[in-house]
Amino acid sequence: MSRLVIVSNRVPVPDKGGVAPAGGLAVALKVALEEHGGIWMGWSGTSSGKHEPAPLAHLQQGNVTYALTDLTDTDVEEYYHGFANRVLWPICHYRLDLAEYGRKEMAGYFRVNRFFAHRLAPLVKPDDVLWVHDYHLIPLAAELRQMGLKNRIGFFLHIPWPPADVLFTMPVHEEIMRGLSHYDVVGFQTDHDLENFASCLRREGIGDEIGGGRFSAYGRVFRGGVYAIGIETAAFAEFAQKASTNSTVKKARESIEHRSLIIGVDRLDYSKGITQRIDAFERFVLDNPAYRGRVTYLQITPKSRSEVPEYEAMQRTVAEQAGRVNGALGAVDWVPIRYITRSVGRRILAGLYRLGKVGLVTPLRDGMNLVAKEYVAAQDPDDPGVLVLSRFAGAARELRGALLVNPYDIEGTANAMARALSMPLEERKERWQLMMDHLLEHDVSRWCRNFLNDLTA
Ligand SMILES: O=P(O)(O)OC[C@H]1O[C@H](O[C@H]2O[C@H](CO)[C@@H](O)[C@H](O)[C@H]2O)[C@H](O)[C@@H](O)[C@@H]1O
Ligand SMILES: O=c1ccn([C@@H]2O[C@H](COP(=O)(O)OP(=O)(O)O)[C@@H](O)[C@H]2O)c(=O)[nH]1
Repeated sequence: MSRLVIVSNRVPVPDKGGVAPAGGLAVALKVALEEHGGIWMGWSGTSSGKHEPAPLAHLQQGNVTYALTDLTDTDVEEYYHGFANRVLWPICHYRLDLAEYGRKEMAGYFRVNRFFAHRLAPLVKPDDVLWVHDYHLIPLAAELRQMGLKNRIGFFLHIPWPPADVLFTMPVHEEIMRGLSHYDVVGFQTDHDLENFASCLRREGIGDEIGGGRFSAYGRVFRGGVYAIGIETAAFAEFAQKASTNSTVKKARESIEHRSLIIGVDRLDYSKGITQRIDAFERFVLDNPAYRGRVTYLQITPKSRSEVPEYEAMQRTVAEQAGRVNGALGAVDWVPIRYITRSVGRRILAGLYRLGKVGLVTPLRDGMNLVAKEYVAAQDPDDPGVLVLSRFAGAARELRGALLVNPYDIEGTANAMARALSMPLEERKERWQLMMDHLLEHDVSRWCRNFLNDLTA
């Protein structure tokens, strides 16, 4: 294959020691990049204030070049906090009520995409293959095409694609769909997302499937496919096994004592269903008094997108709720919920997942949810925990051994917690094996290969 050029809003920039931060996506794409040689371009995460951003910063790691650009304060506000995270994110997560439309933000989104295109184009050679990631950069291919680029360009959406009636509430939905038609391959996490996308094209009379996984729309033909993202399953399982000697994991194990651990790990995001989950945990304890003092619920929730008002408000809501439940249920020798808003390193996380008798992953809507897959990969094969998983996470389409729940149904989720904690070993092993076999086969390298094969076919 020719040289690979990856573009994403966030770039896992290698640290000073030259090691890219761990993370399934980063690892898989880095391997693909190293195999073919290439460029990873994106936002540096830094603002240049009011000034025009300095030229791209280049960071060379073997045959991979990281090309990073700053954005101005206005760009960050309008493109990232504004249109990407206050319009596209809520709409794609079915939250019409939270979408905040503003002409300024919409214009900023398209302007920053044009800016990315202008910075990227001079780096691209005619036979390079481009792979663009996620909702921040949908119009990028259209901008590059306008500049005359004829390269193969693929797009992968990490978040859900909503049904037509939801998408069409967005004033610029037409431009967004037109933007996607400029790619050669458009990839989604699940068959539901692809179906929704196809029905959006049909409903507007814009286009349709023409067979062989191809779509015709706006006078262009492109492939639309399902590529469920995986994790580095084998490596993650090994981290988890080795983590038992890690001092933080040891301390956690000792502090839990004789109690069963329920674990939840999510960015602080309204899509993750954290408030409903705490309600369900409270319901579970009230309905199952035998578990009072015998269970600890650890919720690790790093703050995220704090400049966006809905996220800032949520920080307060969840902290208050966890405090209220602890106050109401706790005892002098028992704190039911341990709530942490700092980010935890992946190796420690692997060890903590393994301590969890129950992994609670109950988003209201989620593109995939890698935490669900990591929880399974981290389990002890001889004594695996049980995954309680929202049916509205992309991962639910694959992880058939999980206890599937509707996160809006508080009692149902509470019942699933009770069932998970009392599940016999044989059933736990059976369910776990089913999921682990799937995850080992469908890991992140396979995801990467499948997408790139279709893009270069
Ligand atoms: O970059 P941030 O604004 O800090 O947000 C973090 C990432 O969140 C989203 O992750 C999604 O991708 C995961 C991997 O495919 C998937 O499992 C999950 O369901 C999605 O929510 C977002 O899509 C990324 O672009 C962000 O970088
Ligand atoms: O304290 C934390 C919390 C989360 N994660 C990682 O963040 C990712 C979250 O991905 P997911 O797909 O579950 O959700 P997203 O945040 O991308 O919407 C997973 O790989 C987690 O291991 C982490 O490294 N430290």
